[in-house]
Amino acid sequence: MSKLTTKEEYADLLSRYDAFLFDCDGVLWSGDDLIPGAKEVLSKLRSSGKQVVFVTNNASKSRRSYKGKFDKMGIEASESEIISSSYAAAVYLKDVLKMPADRKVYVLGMDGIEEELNAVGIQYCGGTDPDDNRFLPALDFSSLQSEEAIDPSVGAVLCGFDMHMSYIKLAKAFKHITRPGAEGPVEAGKKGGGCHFILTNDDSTFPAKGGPWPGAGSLSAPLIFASKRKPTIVGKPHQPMLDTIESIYNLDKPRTLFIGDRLDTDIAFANNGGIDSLLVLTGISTVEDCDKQGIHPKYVLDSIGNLNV
Ligand SMILES: O=C(O)[C@H](O)[C@H](O)COP(=O)(O)O
Ligand SMILES: [Mg+2]
Repeated sequence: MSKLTTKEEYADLLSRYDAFLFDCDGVLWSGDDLIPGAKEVLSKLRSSGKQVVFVTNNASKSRRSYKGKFDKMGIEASESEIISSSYAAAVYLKDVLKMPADRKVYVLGMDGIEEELNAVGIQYCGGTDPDDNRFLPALDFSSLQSEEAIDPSVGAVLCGFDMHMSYIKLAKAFKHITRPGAEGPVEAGKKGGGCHFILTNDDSTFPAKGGPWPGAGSLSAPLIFASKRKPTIVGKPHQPMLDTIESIYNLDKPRTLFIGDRLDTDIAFANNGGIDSLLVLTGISTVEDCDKQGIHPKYVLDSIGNLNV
């Protein structure tokens, strides 16, 4: 692990790689505050003919709405260069799990997940539905007894970052993934039985202004604790996210660099995937965390803004 500190080291790094995979939160921005120099480095990479891909565990937005954020930040990005965990989860349900067209996904999350499920033609319920985001009278479970409330056509629960977590959503998701036969196959033309349990990502905290804040992993924890089920996790550092990227981009791994702010997602993802990694110190992890967590990047840098050489 080497800390990069000189202009020569920065220039050498940029010449070593042809593809730069960027994490977003904590690397390009913190919430809606751009990291100083990030925009300039990205345009410099592009003008030098480098490939740029954005890989974010943030499931709060779809790729389309992420493109809107990039545009607002003045950063060039095409929708196809943005691989969000909401997109990767929708692709996983569609192409890997082959979700039957007549089965629904129950969503613990926001419109980013809903938009990506829509984009691949998968039906969903829950999520931002006002009926699932209301207060329940204390210990009154009467509205959760019907098939309208706990829809047996649900064949998967998908949990991601959700700033409107509610007991109703937790209770409905819990019922879906613990019903009789829930760990069995999800079949077309049937109701009940198998129900997949998937997380977009399991980041414990979220790097934004005034942060850290509870992240997606802290929002799915109550469901895992209550159900005792082990979910499939799509986002970094887990394999489905790498599979999604590799299905789109033919990466020359020795010439690819992953840049992230979090050891247990970004750097672990790169290390698992056989890709060199660069930890920036503008987000969640610190240099001291590397030994504490036993996760070591190839390089450490204060900020991607340093690469403005
Ligand atoms: O809690 C979350 O969802 C994550 O902290 C957030 O999405 C991280 O996004 P990333 O750093 O992967 O862009
Ligand atoms: Mg990050």
